[in-house]
Amino acid sequence: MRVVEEEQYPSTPGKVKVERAGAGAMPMSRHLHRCFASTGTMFLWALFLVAMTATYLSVHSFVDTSSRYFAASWGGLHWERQIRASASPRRPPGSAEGAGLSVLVTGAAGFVGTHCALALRRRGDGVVGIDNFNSYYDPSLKKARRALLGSHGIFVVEGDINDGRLLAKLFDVVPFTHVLHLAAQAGVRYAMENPASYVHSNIAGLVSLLEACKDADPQPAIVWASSSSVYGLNDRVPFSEAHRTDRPASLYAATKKAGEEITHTYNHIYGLSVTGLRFFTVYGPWGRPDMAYFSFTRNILQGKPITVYRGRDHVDLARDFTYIDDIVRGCLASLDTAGRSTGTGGKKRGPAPYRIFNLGNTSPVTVPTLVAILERHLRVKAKKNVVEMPGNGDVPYTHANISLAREQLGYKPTTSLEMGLKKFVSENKHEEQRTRLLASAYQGCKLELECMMALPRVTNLQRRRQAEEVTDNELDPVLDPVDPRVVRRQLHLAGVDLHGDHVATPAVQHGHAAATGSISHSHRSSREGKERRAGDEAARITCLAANWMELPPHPAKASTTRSPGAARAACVAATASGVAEYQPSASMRTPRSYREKRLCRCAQYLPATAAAAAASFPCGSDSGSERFDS
Ligand SMILES: O=C(O)[C@H]1O[C@H](OP(=O)(O)OP(=O)(O)OC[C@H]2O[C@@H](n3ccc(=O)[nH]c3=O)[C@H](O)[C@@H]2O)[C@H](O)[C@@H](O)[C@H]1O
Repeated sequence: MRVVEEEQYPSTPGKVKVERAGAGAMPMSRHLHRCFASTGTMFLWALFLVAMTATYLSVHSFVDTSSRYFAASWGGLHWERQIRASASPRRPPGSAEGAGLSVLVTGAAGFVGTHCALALRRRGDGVVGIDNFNSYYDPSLKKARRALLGSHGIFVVEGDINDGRLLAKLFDVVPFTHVLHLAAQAGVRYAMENPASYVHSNIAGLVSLLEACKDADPQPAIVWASSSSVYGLNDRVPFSEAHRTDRPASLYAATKKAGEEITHTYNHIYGLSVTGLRFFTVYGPWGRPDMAYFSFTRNILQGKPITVYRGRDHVDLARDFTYIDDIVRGCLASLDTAGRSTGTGGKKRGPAPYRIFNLGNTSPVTVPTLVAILERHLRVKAKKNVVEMPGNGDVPYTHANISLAREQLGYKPTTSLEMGLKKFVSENKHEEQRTRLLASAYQGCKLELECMMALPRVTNLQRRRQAEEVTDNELDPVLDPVDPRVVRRQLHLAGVDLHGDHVATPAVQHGHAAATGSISHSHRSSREGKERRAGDEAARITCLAANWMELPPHPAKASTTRSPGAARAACVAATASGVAEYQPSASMRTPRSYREKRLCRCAQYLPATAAAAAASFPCGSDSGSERFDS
């Protein structure tokens, strides 16, 4: 019996039992069969496979992470120059308002961030933005906002505040005087769907930013966005900063409240100057599509029903809706009065200010009244579904007491919901079209540029292939940083015609018209003022491509360059379209053709030229409005 067992199962798991010599010897295949059939061996094989898979995955993720690390879209001399140019205050020396601030605005492509960055720039402060362009809502809106900021000479870094290396680098390049921290995972109800994103942005991201600020030398003063939601279940009205905030009703509110405690810690230990602003339901042009006033407007215009929540006992919900311009004034006043951080290199040298303010409108309006105002301005009746407020983190009402902000910041809201929604509605009519135009212009611009970079190479390769000097392998995208086949496919998908050596999209033709001074082309081609302005904006951005595409093919023809107006247009447009993205590409670093060299030179001198050009560009970068006034 023992002999049979020994024959069937090897005594040491994983080892094939040594074949006994003699008559009973079996063929090798049978041994193998036995070996694999034994339970112990199977177990070991399974372990081996799991170990191999784990090794593969960890190596893969390492490669993935490190390739992301190496492919980081920031860094380099050109990038640093752009950051410095954008961060430099432009107030005339000796001006009454002082030397000007240098502000890092986090969440700069967000709603409040965009408005604040523009307002700072308009009064001559230096501004650098950072935004991760996440997809909580349509990122093309964020890209359109970035294009708008770019057209005002504001550079926005694409990056996450959780990236400590990036933040350290930014503080290394620029001694920011202030940080306006607006990057956050917003939205009260979404916290039930994606709680982790709130922890990632509002807690981990905040700590990462504070770490960078406390290490910076000099330390900046920090102004950041808390929220009215921290009042949670507080039922004393109006909400005052002295009221309880220890009963949040949503995870969003809890993370904002945690932010207040966390910033206090950094103020206490490291001497960081901190001002927390409790925003009350901010609304206005370029707003967030997830918010009620915005989604209601969209649905009403599209004839779709809207859901109106109602509180317990049929009581209407109410909010202290606050117009964006009022909030911007509150933010700027907070920056101006922030007081210095006292620490250096992570060491506190003395006490620093720690402040918290309500920024509200002081006149709550019910949600049904909000809908009625929208109906009036839109001249469309809403299809309303009134439902009981689900237990989703909403609070029944908010109402700000702003005495403290009035006293210390001179904060005084001036816009009623009626007035604010009127402005929003008139802007919004053209917003979607404008966003679409800007986004497509931006895309078009990128495509044009990529294509232009690729074309000489495509033509050359085509010529050589015809002469059978070259194989398909030479078109390998791994070898070619700007793979012509990819560009062509992209262009084809985007419906762009590729005529030999020349690309002609309607957008580029439009941009070309603007670049060569015949801006009236865009005026003629549109029906009414706002559309025209949106067209001009698109033209302004796409003329970069047009202008560059028209670069003389040979230095001998360099004398036939365009008018100074066209050059200015190209510079403004180039800044707007985030040319920095092209900087890290290998072909930009090692230019091969004359055109590529020209491109490099353009990119190199762009920030300074664009800054100068922005002031004089006729399409009005300094029109005093965040809208596209020409
Ligand atoms: O001040 C804040 O701290 C927050 O303000 C904002 O939150 P809220 O005040 O909840 O604004 P918002 O979503 O516009 O809902 C408004 C009203 O419409 C009701 N509402 C909403 C959606 C809907 O479909 N129906 C509805 O009745 C809803 O029940 C509510 O009564 C910011 O989003 C948030 O990021 C944070 O900054």
